[in-house]
Amino acid sequence: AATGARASGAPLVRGVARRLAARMAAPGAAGKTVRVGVVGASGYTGAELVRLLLSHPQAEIAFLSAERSAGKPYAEVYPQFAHVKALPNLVKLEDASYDGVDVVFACLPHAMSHKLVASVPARCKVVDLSADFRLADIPTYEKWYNVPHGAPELQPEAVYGLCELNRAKVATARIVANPGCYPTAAQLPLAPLLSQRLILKEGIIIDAKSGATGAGRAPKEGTLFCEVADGLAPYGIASHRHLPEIEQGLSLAAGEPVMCTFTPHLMPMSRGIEETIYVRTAPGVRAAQLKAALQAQYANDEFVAILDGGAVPATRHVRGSNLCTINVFDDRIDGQAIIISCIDNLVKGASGQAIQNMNIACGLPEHLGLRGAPVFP
Ligand SMILES: NC(=O)C1=CN([C@@H]2O[C@H](COP(=O)(O)OP(=O)(O)OC[C@H]3O[C@@H](n4cnc5c(N)ncnc54)[C@H](OP(=O)(O)O)[C@@H]3O)[C@@H](O)[C@H]2O)C=CC1
Ligand SMILES: CC(=O)N[C@@H](CCC(=O)OP(=O)(O)O)C(=O)O
Repeated sequence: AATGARASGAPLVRGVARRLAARMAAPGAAGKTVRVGVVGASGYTGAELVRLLLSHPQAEIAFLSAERSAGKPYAEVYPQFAHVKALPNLVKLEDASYDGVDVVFACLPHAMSHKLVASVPARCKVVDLSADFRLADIPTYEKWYNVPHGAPELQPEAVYGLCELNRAKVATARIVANPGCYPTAAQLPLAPLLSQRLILKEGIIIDAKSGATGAGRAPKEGTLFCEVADGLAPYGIASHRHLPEIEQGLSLAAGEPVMCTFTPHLMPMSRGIEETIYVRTAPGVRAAQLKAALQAQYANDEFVAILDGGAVPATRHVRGSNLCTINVFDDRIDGQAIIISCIDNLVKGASGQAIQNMNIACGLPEHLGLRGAPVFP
């Protein structure tokens, strides 16, 4: 049959066309391997990227960069990878080669990604895990981060990578601004409810708790054992830098400015974010209707789970996974509802969502490398 088909010429032409199309398609399409570089690989989000990429069937690590840890084998910095023989050693950023690299993950502290992204070859896609490209309005960024924006000319190109709600734009993006952890857990439930006018834009209160990995691996006083263990402390009260990011997303969804109250807390745990969100409902709307709207919104999204019945989202049930679990409850006070939203800050709140964004931007199935179940108990 093959010879007969060849004789007619058609399949041969189709084969050539397929090969040409594959060459022109996004990296990753048609089974091609995506080569990635991780800048800031010695930090917590970098290590989480490496962990997840190891089970990604179409990704290959091209380089891992670091600053203080440059020159070391990766398993010396992170012995949990001692069994993986093929990992490259950590190199200084200036010694990293972009040859053959399709995607760069930027895991640098805030205010350092602008310069990096501007220096990456234009043929590479970038997923930036810092906040440097998340705020579309440059004066807002400069006010909340208290630094000048280092690449204002690139800001209009950046797409906010909240995958489930911005998939179409991520698919064609070169620069993806990976959302913050608290804003991810807040926007996934709130944005659809605001855009459907099921909740009021006034009076939204987000009471959030995070594990200490949210603050990164670089040593600082606030994450010393004695500061975190055996207690719970609010911080950034009415002033946390995630407020403008949350309000940007909620305002876009509502079609009008939304302000909210957001209080993060540091919990004595390594990973996880739990948000208890108080909302005022539109007249006559009960929790069941909010829940039904979220179930419909995320019916085809495997990483957002609206829990059944009265199941309560908890950080221990998302630990190590790319899941966001949500449930909605009626308050005793009429016209109010309580939403609970949980993620792992290092996965859906950072590196998992970053890989999800890479998959979307490279035309790969969105779930690749991300189907690992949470680690519980
Ligand atoms: N941790 C979390 O849960 C989340 C973090 N983020 C954001 O992701 C980014 C990375 O966070 P995280 O991994 O936690 O941070 P870490 O502090 O754990 O890691 C920072 C990384 O940047 C490197 N680095 C620091 N300074 C320089 C420099 N001058 N030149 C080159 N490399 C440098 C560090 O290298 P070395 O240590 O070798 O000096 C390290 O690899 C941050 O912007 C953070 O806000 C986003 C969502 C969640
Ligand atoms: C516990 C803790 O310190 N958390 C960090 C947020 C981490 C995060 O996701 O935010 P970015 O990506 O914007 O850094 C904080 O409050 O600044």
